[in-house]
Amino acid sequence: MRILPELLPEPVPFIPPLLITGASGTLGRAFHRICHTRGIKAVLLSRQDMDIADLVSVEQALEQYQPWAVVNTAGYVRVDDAETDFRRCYRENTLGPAVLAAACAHRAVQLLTFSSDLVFDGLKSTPYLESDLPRPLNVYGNSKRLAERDVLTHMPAALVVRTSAFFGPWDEHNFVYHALRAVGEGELFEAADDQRIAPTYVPDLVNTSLDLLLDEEQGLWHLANAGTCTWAELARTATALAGLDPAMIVGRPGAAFGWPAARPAYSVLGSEHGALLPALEVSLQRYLHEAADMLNAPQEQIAAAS
Ligand SMILES: NC(=O)C1=CN([C@@H]2O[C@H](COP(=O)(O)OP(=O)(O)OC[C@H]3O[C@@H](n4cnc5c(N)ncnc54)[C@H](OP(=O)(O)O)[C@@H]3O)[C@@H](O)[C@H]2O)C=CC1
Ligand SMILES: Cc1cn([C@H]2C[C@H](O)[C@@H](COP(=O)(O)OP(=O)(O)O[C@H]3O[C@@H](C)C(=O)[C@@H](O)[C@H]3O)O2)c(=O)[nH]c1=O
Repeated sequence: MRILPELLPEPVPFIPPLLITGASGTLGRAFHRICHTRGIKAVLLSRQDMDIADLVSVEQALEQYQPWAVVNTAGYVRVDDAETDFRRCYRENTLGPAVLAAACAHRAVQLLTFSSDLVFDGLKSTPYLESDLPRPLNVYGNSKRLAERDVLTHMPAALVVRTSAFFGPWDEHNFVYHALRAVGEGELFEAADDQRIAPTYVPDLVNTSLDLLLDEEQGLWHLANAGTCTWAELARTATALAGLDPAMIVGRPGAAFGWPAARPAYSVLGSEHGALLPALEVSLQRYLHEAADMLNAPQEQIAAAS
């Protein structure tokens, strides 16, 4: 039998995806979710799918998926543990991004990777800008500073976003959630009142980072919500907006907590590129709306869902 050419199925064109690392993490999952909402084809990779610190593993994944860009959200975020578990911290935070940068540069694939406000020493009293000199106080901050240097050496066209103090509506791994949860259950919540930060709402960070990537922006960018507060003020504002009693937040000096890693007294991120994220209070309102179900759910239900 002869098949007429017009009856043959049209060949489906290959659309290169965005590769996102950090499948089990807060930021990786948020990127995947928002890419889906925005209609951006994306593949979310776990450590088993691609170990970012292993060049062979990275090369295999790039060959398999042929992405147009890699969004690296993988990393080691346990700031206190990093003081002793430093080999692992440098592997995930410094070696990994450097390996990705070398491989992406070789294949002309765009790269977006994340750094932190903790690269700074906190001696300033006005927002840190991209051109300010990093001088970290702890191992985690140093692993990020070295990553920035190595990534931009291997790949000057990489996009490196410094950000800080996440709060997001899709999991409980953040300070705002813990403060609201404790106060909601009638417990006092202690928070540092001598460390000033610029908190970052994860959906805002993801949307703006994606816009910068699509615009092929390069180099260092600071992204955090507009507005500053101490951790205690953040907890009080969130508590008050949620209709709870802010007097349940007890401010204490950071030193009183006995954390192994030193934190800067001031690590507010500002930007030479202008303020790209909304005001903190606006995003806190959106957080409360978006996370309402999770905040009201019993603890066991949240553990099962996350
Ligand atoms: N959380 C925050 O407040 C802030 C975070 N950042 C930065 O943002 C990024 C994302 O943070 P966040 O989402 O909170 O982190 P999470 O700890 O939630 O997620 C980290 C992810 O990285 C993965 N990972 C670690 N090492 C490797 C590796 N070698 N290969 C592949 N995957 C690996 C982990 O996988 P596994 O489960 O297998 O370990 C996990 O999925 C990090 O770079 C962090 O430093 C910056 C400022 C603030
Ligand atoms: C749990 C808890 C924390 N804190 C303080 C400790 C710390 O300074 C801050 C947040 O605690 P964490 O240990 O979650 O975060 P910490 O490790 O300090 O913060 C950071 O995470 C890394 C990954 C980053 O890159 C930074 O931008 C930053 O947000 O709040 C309190 O004051 N009270 C509390 O009950």
